[in-house]
Amino acid sequence: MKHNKKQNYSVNRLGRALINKHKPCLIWFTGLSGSGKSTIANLLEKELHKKQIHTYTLDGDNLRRGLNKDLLFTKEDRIENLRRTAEVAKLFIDAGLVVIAAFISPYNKIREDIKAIVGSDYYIEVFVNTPLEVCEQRDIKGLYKKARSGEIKNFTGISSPFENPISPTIEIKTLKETPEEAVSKILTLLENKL
Ligand SMILES: Nc1ncnc2c1ncn2[C@@H]1O[C@H](COP(=O)(O)OS(=O)(=O)O)[C@@H](OP(=O)(O)O)[C@H]1O
Ligand SMILES: Nc1ncnc2c1ncn2[C@@H]1O[C@H](COP(=O)(O)OP(=O)(O)O)[C@@H](O)[C@H]1O
Repeated sequence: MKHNKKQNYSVNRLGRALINKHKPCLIWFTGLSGSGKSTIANLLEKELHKKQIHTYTLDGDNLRRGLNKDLLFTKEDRIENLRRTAEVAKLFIDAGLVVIAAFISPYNKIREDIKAIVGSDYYIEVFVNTPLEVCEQRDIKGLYKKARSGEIKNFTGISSPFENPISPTIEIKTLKETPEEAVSKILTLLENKL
């Protein structure tokens, strides 16, 4: 493969951060389906918006309707789904945004790769830790039922693995913390970062 030298442009991250009056970063939510990633991500974005912070949320379900619509749920496809998403997040970080991402992202290796793609200084990992039994009980989309009956294959937690993050920046236990408490914890961390 031919690698061209990277083309440099004069306007950079720092210049954009000065205009935006805040730094960019990626807040990456990982957890089982139904664990609470989108609920907390949505509330976090609303709070950041109130503070005039420029945000954009990338959501697994949504990206799989467009950019990643060719991908399924094999290990290989999940890795490609997340690699592409991390590259998009990197571009949005370059553009100066606080990027919020909500993806199951079940493997430690791929989470390490995401961190390497965007740069460890910009990466905040939030593990939404909800026991499988609780996610299955919630079953807000009816997917666990279909996974149990075999109608859906490779379903995370049932027929496909989820590796608990080894050292997340923040862990949210949704059985003990409300979405509001989770967001407050994340905002406290961001105070020194943005
Ligand atoms: N087999 C299987 N396993 C897991 N999830 C499935 C599957 N099939 C469909 N869905 C729906 O897809 C959403 C997860 O997509 P992600 O892109 O976040 O997954 S991954 O990070 O690539 O593992 C997930 O959304 P969330 O419930 O919001 O997590 C499901 O709605
Ligand atoms: N403490 C909590 N934090 C987040 N979600 C919670 C909590 N307690 C209950 N829930 C509920 O759990 C469900 C989580 O769904 P969702 O946010 O779509 O999960 P995911 O995006 O991880 O698939 C929602 O119906 C939400 O109201």
